[in-house]
Amino acid sequence: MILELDCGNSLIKWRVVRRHDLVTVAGGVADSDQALLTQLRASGVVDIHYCRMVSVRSEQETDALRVGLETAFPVTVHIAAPATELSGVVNGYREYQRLGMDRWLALVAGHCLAGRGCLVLDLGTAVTSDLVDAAGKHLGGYIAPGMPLMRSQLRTHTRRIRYGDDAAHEALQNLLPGQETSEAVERGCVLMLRGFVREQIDLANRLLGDDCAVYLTGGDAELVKDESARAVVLPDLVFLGLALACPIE
Ligand SMILES: Nc1ncnc2c1ncn2[C@@H]1O[C@H](COP(=O)(O)OP(=O)(O)O)[C@@H](O)[C@H]1O
Ligand SMILES: CC(C)(COP(=O)(O)O)[C@@H](O)C(=O)NCCC(=O)O
Ligand SMILES: [K+]
Repeated sequence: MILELDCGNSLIKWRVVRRHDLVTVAGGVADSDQALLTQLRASGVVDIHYCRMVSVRSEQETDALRVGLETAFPVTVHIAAPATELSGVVNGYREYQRLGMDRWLALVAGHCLAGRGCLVLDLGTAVTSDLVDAAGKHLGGYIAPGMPLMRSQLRTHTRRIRYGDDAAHEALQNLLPGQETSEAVERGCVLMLRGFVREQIDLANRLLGDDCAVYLTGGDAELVKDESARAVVLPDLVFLGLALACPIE
């Protein structure tokens, strides 16, 4: 079995895949290292032979998680490292090490899947957009606040925007003009995301041609998928890139 981990700024996504056919046998989403270890133990998965991880957290946090995993399971954790080139895709950052590793893995996987130009949008804590041309040249991308950041900024920097998680969830049944604070904020933020996605697709059409692939990933991808009939939601895109970056030796 292979244990794969994607540590974002909000959540740790994990899954266990079979070594011979990469079929997923267990998986989950954890909001802390401790919750992750508890979930892994509860999953009952044994015989983990290989572990690979991507993290956008600080070196200290990433290392603490690596140690936690290596203490709990008899494995070495392989951590995806920045690169100038991977699977025929060339990193477009002036300083390649500064490109977020989750972005890098998702855009490499996107290009491999598409076999042509592609736009990769990752909607998590931040929303990121990356453009790759047909030849595998990463043109660069954009970073904007995602739902969790927009929401918390509005809550922390105003006096009267206050509502709970249940109200937030209820508010997204539709996107009509909000008639209470939770609806107004939640729907407003989703419309911001959708506008961003539309802009990115327009830009990708101009820079990559309108036959380019459009891939959506990240926890909030479903909120924007109706923006384009061409957009494909691929929840596992970062994991696909992780397998390319850290193949089993
Ligand atoms: N099972 C889930 N548990 C918690 N949050 C989820 C889940 N599925 C989707 N989400 C949403 O995903 C977002 C976080 O996305 P994610 O891609 O995990 O972010 P990051 O990579 O920055 O940690 C949150 O806004 C949350 O609303
Ligand atoms: C942009 C990000 C914060 C996105 O993180 P996420 O929303 O997936 O948690 C992350 O990819 C990151 O820290 N990037 C480094 C800066 C950059 O890519 O330029
Ligand atoms: K993201």
